[in-house]
Amino acid sequence: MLKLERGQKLVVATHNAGKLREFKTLLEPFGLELVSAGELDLPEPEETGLTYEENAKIKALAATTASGLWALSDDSGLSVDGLDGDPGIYSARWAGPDKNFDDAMVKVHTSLMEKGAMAPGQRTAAFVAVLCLANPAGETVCFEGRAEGTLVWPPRGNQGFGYDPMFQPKGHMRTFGEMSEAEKHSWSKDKIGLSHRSRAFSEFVKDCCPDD
Ligand SMILES: O=P(O)(O)OP(=O)(O)OP(=O)(O)OC[C@H]1O[C@@H](n2cnc3c(O)ncnc32)[C@H](O)[C@@H]1O
Ligand SMILES: [Mg+2]
Repeated sequence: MLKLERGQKLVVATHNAGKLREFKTLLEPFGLELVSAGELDLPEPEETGLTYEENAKIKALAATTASGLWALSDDSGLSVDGLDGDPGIYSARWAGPDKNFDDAMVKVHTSLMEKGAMAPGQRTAAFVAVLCLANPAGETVCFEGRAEGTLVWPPRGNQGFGYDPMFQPKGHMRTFGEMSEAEKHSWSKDKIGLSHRSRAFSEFVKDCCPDD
């Protein structure tokens, strides 16, 4: 098992500002020195994998190879039941190369309408995140987290990032876009979190983070 040490320098292997912000919050209590792939100007690898885990490994290994530091990556996405699991691993590029997340959310909504999936029960979805920790020797370990929920339309809230404004987690009346980061994670060492990322993070912490 790969284990980080207190004070160790770790690359957060993402070029997504929203994820980076969340990782900084989640990792803060563990006394690690964090640097992002963007700050180190690391190249963004091509995500050629066919699963979240394959892509998470590609990103973590690319960052550790380019920097010589341990790296933590995240591959994630939104899997919509009424769209047979799409956009899934293609969530970042689903709407097209020059499109933003407003366009991507519209595409999810219109695709569901075309399929006639309008009732709340037909609009179930899950966010999935796979984290991968890699060391410079090329060893890797991955952790998966899922958050179940329903898609709402129109989108609500301007917090979070990506598809957050259209995702209402199960058992809640507000979307991730209407929640603060702390609520979206609802994470503590003794309690399972709410978001996919914080749920994967719990497993990562148990196995890989320094005890405090
Ligand atoms: O690969 P990196 O550099 O980490 O950044 P990315 O944005 O390309 O990330 P992914 O390849 O993992 O694609 C996942 C997409 O799913 C979206 N997504 C993932 N987690 C999310 C979350 O917590 N809230 C909203 N959208 C999320 C996100 O915006 C991404 O565009
Ligand atoms: Mg990506």
